[in-house]
Amino acid sequence: MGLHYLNFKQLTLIHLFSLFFLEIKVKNPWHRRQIIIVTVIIAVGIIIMVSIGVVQNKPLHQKYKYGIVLDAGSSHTSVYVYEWPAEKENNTGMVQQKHACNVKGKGISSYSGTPDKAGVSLKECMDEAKMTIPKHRHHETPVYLGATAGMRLLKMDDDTASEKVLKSVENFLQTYPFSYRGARIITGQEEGAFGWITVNYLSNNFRKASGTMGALDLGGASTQITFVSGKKLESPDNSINFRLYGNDYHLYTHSFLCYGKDQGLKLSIKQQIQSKHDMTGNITLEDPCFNPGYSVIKSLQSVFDSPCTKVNGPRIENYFTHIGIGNWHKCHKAVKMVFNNTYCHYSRCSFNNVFQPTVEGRFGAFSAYFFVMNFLNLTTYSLDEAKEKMAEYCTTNWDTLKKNHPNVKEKFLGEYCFSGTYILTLLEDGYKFTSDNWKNIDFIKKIGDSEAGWTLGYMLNLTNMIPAEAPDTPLLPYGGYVTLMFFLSLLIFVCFIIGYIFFRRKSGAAHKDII
Ligand SMILES: O=c1[nH]cnc2c1ncn2[C@@H]1O[C@H](COP(=O)(O)OP(=O)(O)O)[C@@H](O)[C@H]1O
Ligand SMILES: [Ca+2]
Repeated sequence: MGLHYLNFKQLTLIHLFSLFFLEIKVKNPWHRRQIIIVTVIIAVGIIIMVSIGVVQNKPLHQKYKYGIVLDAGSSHTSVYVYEWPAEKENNTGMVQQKHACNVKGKGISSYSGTPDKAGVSLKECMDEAKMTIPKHRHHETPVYLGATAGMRLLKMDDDTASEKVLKSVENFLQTYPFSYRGARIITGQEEGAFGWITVNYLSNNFRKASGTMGALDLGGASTQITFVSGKKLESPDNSINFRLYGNDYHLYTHSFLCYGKDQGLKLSIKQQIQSKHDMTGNITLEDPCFNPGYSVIKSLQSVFDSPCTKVNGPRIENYFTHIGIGNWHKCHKAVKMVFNNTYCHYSRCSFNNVFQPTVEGRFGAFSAYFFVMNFLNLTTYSLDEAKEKMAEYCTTNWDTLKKNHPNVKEKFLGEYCFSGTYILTLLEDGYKFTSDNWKNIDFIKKIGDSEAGWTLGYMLNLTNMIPAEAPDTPLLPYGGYVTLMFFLSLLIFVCFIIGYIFFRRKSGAAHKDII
């Protein structure tokens, strides 16, 4: 039908052109020159018309905007610089990480005794951010600092100290030419929800029919699980609703304070010490989660100094010898003890009487999940294979490990047997992942160039870059528009050529007839 119609239209055009040219030729002896002039004028007209159309609709020269978010974690602070094209800030997937910087030293909560030094510790990374962003954009670049579980714990322990630390970083950040937008402790809910927004924004899931993916974040002091659940949520604390790009999302989220991997280790050591020792006299802890040959003298205070492990009574001044015996099965048993599965007041729980529906769909597991699983080469294995590999890793001699990994920080290296076991136990015995749905977990660090974490989602939310309703988009993308214009003008031009050829033949015949 279409082809038939086009042919008919072409023929009609050709017929009209031929009549027009024929008339010129018959009536005017200067026909050849006139035909050429008319053709050239029409061709030039088309070119000018197309050029104006293209130039008029061309997107203006890309201008970029920037934003800075500081992730003040329990173990360290990272500074992220994000960048996005100015005219497209409400489109999904447009904001990208431009630069990241790890602040030297520990997290800001470690400055509780010397709060004045917390701010200036950020200097190197903030100077880098200043260099990364073009000067004329500085004044309009927002800066946010969000502190997570390390500061939540400090606040519980010493409210004044946490306020002083926040004031110190606030005063310091205000010395920069950016637009300072606050430094605060974010809630566990926010940490979980913004991590979920980040991974789904970066994966472009908000505009796809394929659905969203859940977010698993393992920090040092807390851990978060967030996913869309079709089930009725039995506890309001675990429910968050969003309307993004015209779709409603009902999220389940929970943040477990004290269940990040550093606090988890303290819980496990405390549990093991208390089950075998009365805390007086010399303590030797034979820990199955540390490699054979590992032997380090540690202060009891380093274990009991946190609100997660605090015990009533006199200050603990003793030391203990932490010895590794490298036995994965015993380690697994010991780690399970830190998750309380004995009672649940809801229809279903993860652990510690926290409501959680069955996990659904795919999950992105980032932060320490990735660091640990990547180091142990476990990111592509099944749950059972991962357990076997862990058993092998845990029995490896400490000296052999150090020799094989001379560039890995000893603290991390010594803890990987515990950390790997902790992750498998948290996912299986805590969140109730099974051998079947284990493959739905992707251990990820970045999506594209941007790191997975709560910071991007936090900024997108505070700068209103995720609209509730889908923004209107042009019918055709710019590239498609230019291509269409090009082919249409080519078609018109070809019609003229065909018309001309047709006319020449016809007029030749007419000329003969006249003779
Ligand atoms: O290279 C690594 N290997 C193992 N663990 C790492 C590595 N880099 C960072 N981590 C761990 O990742 C975790 C990051 O936690 P973060 O500082 O974000 O705490 P939070 O989110 O609980 O406040 C810490 O436990 C830190 O030790
Ligand atoms: Ca974190």
